[in-house]
Amino acid sequence: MLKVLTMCPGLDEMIPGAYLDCHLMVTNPIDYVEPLATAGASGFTFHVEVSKDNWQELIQRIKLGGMRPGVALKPGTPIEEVYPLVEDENHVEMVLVMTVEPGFGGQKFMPETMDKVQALRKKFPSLDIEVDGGLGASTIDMAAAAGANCIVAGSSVFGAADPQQMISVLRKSVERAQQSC
Ligand SMILES: O=C(CO)[C@@H](O)[C@H](O)COP(=O)(O)O
Repeated sequence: MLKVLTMCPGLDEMIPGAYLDCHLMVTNPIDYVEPLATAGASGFTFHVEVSKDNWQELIQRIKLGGMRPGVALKPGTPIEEVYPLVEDENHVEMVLVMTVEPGFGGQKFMPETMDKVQALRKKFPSLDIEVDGGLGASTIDMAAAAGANCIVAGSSVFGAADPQQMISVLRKSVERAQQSC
């Protein structure tokens, strides 16, 4: 059980122009919509597994808070569970396919999650599809080829001798994959 919560009001002013992509691995995401809007979050991503009964209200509140709604799913959750949230009139704007079990950085990328990215890309050609967990030089091509276009990378960037160069490797892989479709 994780119990780590940090809110930093005014973060958007401290890093002007940065897109603050907030992924909430919490049981009651609705409780954090207002605090994150106040803190200056740009995107608010909640988990489908805990939002089966209130995702429509959540999306509405996130948008009213001036943030971009996204939905995340764990490795064991079927991709079909997010389809209604992408197809709804008031829909999410990003799907985050977790490529490790949510919890901690430094875990091993799960290649079997790529089937979900592929299915999503085939069904929604212009959707933002994010992947998170174990992304680095040896795994990025798999994710990019499957159709991911937003990459969350922790260890590979922060552990690199040259973080900027690692970001460039990740970015170029996604650009190459996009050009070849
Ligand atoms: O926090 C999580 C998963 O909950 C991590 O997936 C990080 O978001 C990325 O870390 P690396 O896997 O890149 O070290």
